[in-house]
Amino acid sequence: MPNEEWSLADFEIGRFIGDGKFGKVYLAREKESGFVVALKIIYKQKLDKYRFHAYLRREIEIQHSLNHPNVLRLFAWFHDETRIFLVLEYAAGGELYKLLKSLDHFSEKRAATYIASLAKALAYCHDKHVIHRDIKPENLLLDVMGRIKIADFGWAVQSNAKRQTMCGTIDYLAPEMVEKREHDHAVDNWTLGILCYEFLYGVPPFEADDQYDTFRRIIKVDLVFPTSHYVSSEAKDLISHLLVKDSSKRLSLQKILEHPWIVRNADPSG
Ligand SMILES: COc1ccc(C(=O)Nc2ccccc2)cc1NC(=O)CCSCc1cnc2[nH]ccc2c1
Repeated sequence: MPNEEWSLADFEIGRFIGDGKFGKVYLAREKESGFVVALKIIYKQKLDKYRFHAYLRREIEIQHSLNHPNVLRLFAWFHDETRIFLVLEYAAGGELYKLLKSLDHFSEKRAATYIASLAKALAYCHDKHVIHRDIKPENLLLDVMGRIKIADFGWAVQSNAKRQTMCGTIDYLAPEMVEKREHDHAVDNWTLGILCYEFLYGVPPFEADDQYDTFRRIIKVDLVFPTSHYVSSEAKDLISHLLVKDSSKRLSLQKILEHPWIVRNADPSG
């Protein structure tokens, strides 16, 4: 009877590649095929509150059904008496925000390609009634071809001091979130606007010295385009149609993909 279940014995564990709140992530190679994956090890006693088990089970079911080139894959999972193992796709290009920091800002072609890929990935997830994809730069990875992947670090990942604003940053929150009003997946459209601005300028649009100033700038939609370097008016037009306070007036994912700046600049191969 072929063994359906994976186990730790099927993998050679490689170097440590990341830290999560519930456990660590290692490079791993499946022995039979030589296929390289990211193996996330979650300690059961860390999921002490029962509901995390239910939450993780539901999330695994959802993730298992997702199969899109710009969404990091969850291939399989298994457990032993003390740990749960998630067999995840390995994105060999690493973390997007490290690339953004090293380049200071992205070209319009690179930024438009990432935004188009994210819009397609979000449209796919919304079709499958999956929302709350946390699409801030920390959750975005690149594969070996440079394609962007929503890595969805699952539950509140422990953010180490990779970015001074990273832990608990509110830069990406839409006004309805910051004002604690009800929200739907139009928040993702707002976040795409934040990301598009940050890709082109290297910093998020409402960044301020302290959180309260950021909060005020978000609810006021205090959008200013720096003149430090050239950015096309089409790019600014797209951003201005996403960073709109009334969530019903934000450009839809479909309209983003039809926007002239995207059509002219995004690489169709993603
Ligand atoms: C689909 O993805 C996930 C699905 C579920 C969970 C999760 O932990 N769920 C959870 C846990 C406990 C309680 C409830 C829910 C996490 C992820 N995804 C990641 O953790 C991404 C980084 S690990 C992979 C990876 C790949 N490729 C890389 N290249 C460089 C670094 C790197 C890192």
